[in-house]
Amino acid sequence: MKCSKNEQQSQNLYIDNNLFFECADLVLPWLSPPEIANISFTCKTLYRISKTLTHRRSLDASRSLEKLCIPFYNAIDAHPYAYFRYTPSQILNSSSTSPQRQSWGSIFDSAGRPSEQLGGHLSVSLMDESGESVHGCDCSSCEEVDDDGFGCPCVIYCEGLGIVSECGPICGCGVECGNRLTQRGVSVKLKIVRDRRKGWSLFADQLIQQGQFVCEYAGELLTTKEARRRQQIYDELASGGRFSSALLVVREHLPSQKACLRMNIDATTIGNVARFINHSCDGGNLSTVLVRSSGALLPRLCFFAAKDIKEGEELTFSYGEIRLSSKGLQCFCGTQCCFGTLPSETT
Ligand SMILES: C[S@@+](CC[C@H](N)C(=O)[O-])C[C@H]1O[C@@H](n2cnc3c(N)ncnc32)[C@H](O)[C@@H]1O
Repeated sequence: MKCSKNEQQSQNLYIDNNLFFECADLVLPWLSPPEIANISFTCKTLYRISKTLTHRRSLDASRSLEKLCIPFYNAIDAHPYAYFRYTPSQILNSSSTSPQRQSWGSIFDSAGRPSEQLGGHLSVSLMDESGESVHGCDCSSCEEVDDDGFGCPCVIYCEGLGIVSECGPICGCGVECGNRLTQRGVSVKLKIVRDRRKGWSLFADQLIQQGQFVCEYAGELLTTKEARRRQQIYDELASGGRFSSALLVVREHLPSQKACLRMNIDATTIGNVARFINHSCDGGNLSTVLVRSSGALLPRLCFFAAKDIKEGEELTFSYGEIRLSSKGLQCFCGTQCCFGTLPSETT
């Protein structure tokens, strides 16, 4: 059957339009909010696609990298979401050559490169004294406990701290192993709500029971030199207002109280949902635990519920010791014991 010239033209237009939509759908998710705003002015179609994309970003901060969506709610101003690149687990300092962009479902591997598969752990090859490779557990089921009360050797449980060690990259068990609780990402419902004074804040969107795992503090692992360099920049930006950094220094102490491990985790531009947890002078409702996985190079900082947390309650923890410094930002935690100033880390 022959088409008329008009029919042919409208068919071509239809194909072009479809192609246009498909391309826009592929390209736009890689753009930053200012770039999207610019593009949306060019034509009605791009305006519509940009609006849909903005809405999609506001529905899930994790960009589909967590099992549950983590939506943004803002009744305060015109920002529908906070823009940052999402990583479900810690990654090495991404150098300036690393991509500054991220689309839906694309993640960074443990070395900060974009990857299609989950990055997981920065692992090491362990040797015993005779130079033999050390393997992790080889349990048929890591949750089973034998008659003497012994179970998987990877599990170390500390009174008051909960699980501090899990199966890891050198173990025979798979990712579904029950002793990898903190490695599977966020498994409780959370939401991110804009507060007039504290900025974005993380809230429970369901009842979270005392001891339940909430999330890891994921971000870029920095050398101390790099952490100091960035902190200086962040402090300057914060003094101008309207800037929130999320660089956390974690110190693990020996019983002698001398620091033996220091980790600098920066979630400011690449991080996960934990970057929205605000400070509370009373210690908040989350406790932090350094969780080790067999064969993993470094522990991971994990948040557990320190008490039962109600649906709709803000999740908070203490950022550290309060030092009275002129640099300190004003604290709005609203607790009775509020010191008035946020703890400022001397990186
Ligand atoms: C890790 S971020 C937390 C998320 C942050 N509110 C945001 O909008 O991205 C840390 C920053 O949040 C703000 N913040 C955290 N706790 C606060 C508090 N109790 N009072 C005032 N501001 C707070 C400060 O700007 C701080 O530098």
